Amino acid sequence: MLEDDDAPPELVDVSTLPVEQDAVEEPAQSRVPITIVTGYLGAGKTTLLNYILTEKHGKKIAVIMNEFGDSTDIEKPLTVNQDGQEVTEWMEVGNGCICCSVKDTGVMALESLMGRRGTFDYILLETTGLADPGNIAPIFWMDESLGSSIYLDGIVTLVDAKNISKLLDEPSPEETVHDDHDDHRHDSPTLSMAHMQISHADVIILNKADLVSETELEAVRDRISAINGVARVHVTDHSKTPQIEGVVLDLHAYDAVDFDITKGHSHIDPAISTISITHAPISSSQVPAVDAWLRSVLWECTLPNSPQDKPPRFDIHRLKGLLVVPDGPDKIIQAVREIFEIREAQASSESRECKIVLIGRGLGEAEVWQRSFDECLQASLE
Ligand SMILES: Nc1nc2c(ncn2[C@@H]2O[C@H](COP(=O)(O)OP(=O)(O)OP(=O)(O)O)[C@@H](O)[C@H]2O)c(=O)[nH]1
Ligand SMILES: [Zn+2]
Repeated sequence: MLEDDDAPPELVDVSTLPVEQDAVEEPAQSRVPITIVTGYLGAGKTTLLNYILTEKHGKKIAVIMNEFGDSTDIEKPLTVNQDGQEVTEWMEVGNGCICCSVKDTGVMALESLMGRRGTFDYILLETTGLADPGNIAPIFWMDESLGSSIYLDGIVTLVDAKNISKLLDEPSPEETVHDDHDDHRHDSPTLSMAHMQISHADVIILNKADLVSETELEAVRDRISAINGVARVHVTDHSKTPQIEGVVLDLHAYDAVDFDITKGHSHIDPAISTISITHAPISSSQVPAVDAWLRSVLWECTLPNSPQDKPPRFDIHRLKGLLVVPDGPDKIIQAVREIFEIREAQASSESRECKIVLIGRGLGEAEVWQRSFDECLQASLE
């Protein structure tokens, strides 16, 4: 078939379609979205949550606060907001950081929350200022029962415009480029938590703009885009985003394919950067080659066909991709650390090329990545 954007969609005679069986699985639409709100201590997370809860948006939002406490078994407030009326209940999330607790008690807490479905249609989770969102995000893909009732809508990171530069400049205690791949990597702090929270963000709220000059604000903005070139950045005072839907809620960051990379500034932050690679549309028979390339890069931290003399030592925090596949459904790639998935795109993309964006540490030059990717796809044809 010729590739033609203007070709009319093929008409299907609905009378000949098989009648759909009663789905055993719950339909995707009935899953409840969760937005994770992260950001360093005092960046304005609670201020944002309060702002959202008092604004009109027609949603009933369950809020889970995971304030960092040092006493054992503190109870956590759960607030459901409906028509400006708040009902606060108490919910136990367990002690310690959310990344650990979500895996055990936190999963149970979310499950018990889901037992009261219908009382809310959105979940907002505020992590502690010290939590690494890279540990939280994949839970919603990995935990089957949770994943069938909740989907991750996006990660929103609050940044304190006044303090962020200092936080990013803090020397990392350890200088190895990539450490072991266990699920407690945050225990060996190779990077500042501020880097982690920015690199995993789908949206960055650059808050406390009132405390800095225009020039300082621009410098911070550049720095942030250098670390994460794909996240949308909104500048705010007291976390007051221009709107809520599409900015904080309903981001669809893990099922959408639109991403623009902020150009330039690629070497401002020495620790983490964003690079992107592109490729002409591929055939569906080449998708396994992409899968193999991703496994090598994300699981083995090995770039296929990289220069023998100086293979890059890297660590990828976040990766998104779109594969344009003319002879099959387009594919979306989503990865957080080593967890990744290649999924069918909901709709065929307007894009005419495949694109992969990587955010991580020690990535080096984009050309090396581009070459590696090209060579793997080329080899898959031979
Ligand atoms: N000047 C100024 N102060 C702000 C702004 N946003 C929040 N604050 C203040 O900063 C303090 C911390 O805000 P929170 O919303 O509690 O921050 P947080 O991220 O929830 O903090 P933790 O939960 O302790 O990590 C509060 O006193 C807020 O009133 C802002 O844009 N400008
Ligand atoms: Zn932990």
